[in-house]
Amino acid sequence: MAHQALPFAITLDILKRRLPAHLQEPKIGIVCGSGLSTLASALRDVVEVPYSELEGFGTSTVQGHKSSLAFGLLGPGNGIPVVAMLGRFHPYEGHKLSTVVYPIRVLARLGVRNLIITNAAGSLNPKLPVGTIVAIQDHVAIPNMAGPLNPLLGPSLGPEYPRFLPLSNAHSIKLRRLAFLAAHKLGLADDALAEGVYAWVSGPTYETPAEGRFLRAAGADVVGMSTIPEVLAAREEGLEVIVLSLVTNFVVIPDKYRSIKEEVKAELAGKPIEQPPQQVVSHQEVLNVGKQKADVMKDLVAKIIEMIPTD
Ligand SMILES: O=P(O)(O)O[C@H]1O[C@H](CO)[C@@H](O)[C@H]1O
Ligand code: HPA
Repeated sequence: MAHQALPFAITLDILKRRLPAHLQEPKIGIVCGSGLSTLASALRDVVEVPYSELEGFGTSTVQGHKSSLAFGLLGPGNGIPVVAMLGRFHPYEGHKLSTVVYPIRVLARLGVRNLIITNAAGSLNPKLPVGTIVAIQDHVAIPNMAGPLNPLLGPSLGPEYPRFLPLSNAHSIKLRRLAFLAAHKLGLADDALAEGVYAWVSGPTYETPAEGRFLRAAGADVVGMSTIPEVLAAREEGLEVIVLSLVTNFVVIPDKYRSIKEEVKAELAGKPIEQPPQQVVSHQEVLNVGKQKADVMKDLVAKIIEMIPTD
């Protein structure tokens, strides 16, 4: 889909007809990661619009991702209008990058100015155990660096869009400050919300131990297969962005490789070495942790939203 062909007018018109007036101009957006669609249960007056009704949207095919936009209100009083993406698109599903980021561009056109992106991620850092939420301070986009997988490739959307987007300020300090203040207000333990660097890989394979070691050496703390295309499009649209990664598993990086050569030699010498079980990651494990921690993530996201100044 070339930029010029993006059907914004049609999508926005459908939404306008589907939504009551008080939900038509959300100022804050949420992207729900794997197993985290229940974040939308913090909203009231909810209207869900399935992606299948929305021109330009794909369908999320990944277990743990719904395929709809949820519009609703959050917080005291009249509430703040919010839109949540229940389900995202990953390039590994076969979606074009322009489709992956299309919902973000639609959110921007609805009036969203602050975007809270969540995801499930594997930990590369022993100090970030399963269950930790990580406020992402920076990222390494391996597919951008290694090949043409940047969603901003191609003709510019218009003269108001910068051709060369700076990313040294990609992850909003303002929103990260609010996240830590929100965690404090909620009484979360100090280690419940940490800081770290996200590595974006294309997936859908999980990392080999050597790849995990490589990413760790490159300065990454967590790794996942999403989010960064959304961050880039959101920044190009001028949004403030915070990424919250839920650590759902450790990337398997043994201190040293098991030597099969030594094991066979020991076996032949009549002194078999005990063979440790081989560890592997599974999406089910990822979803289970998402389910266990969904409430903490929901409370944190809701508190951050309540603290974002309304203008
Ligand atoms: O990043 P989200 O969409 O939360 O999902 C993460 O979980 C899936 C792998 O288990 C991958 O899609 C990875 O990116
Ligand atoms: N690697 C990549 N993506 C992920 C992982 C992982 O270990 N866990 C959840 N998403």
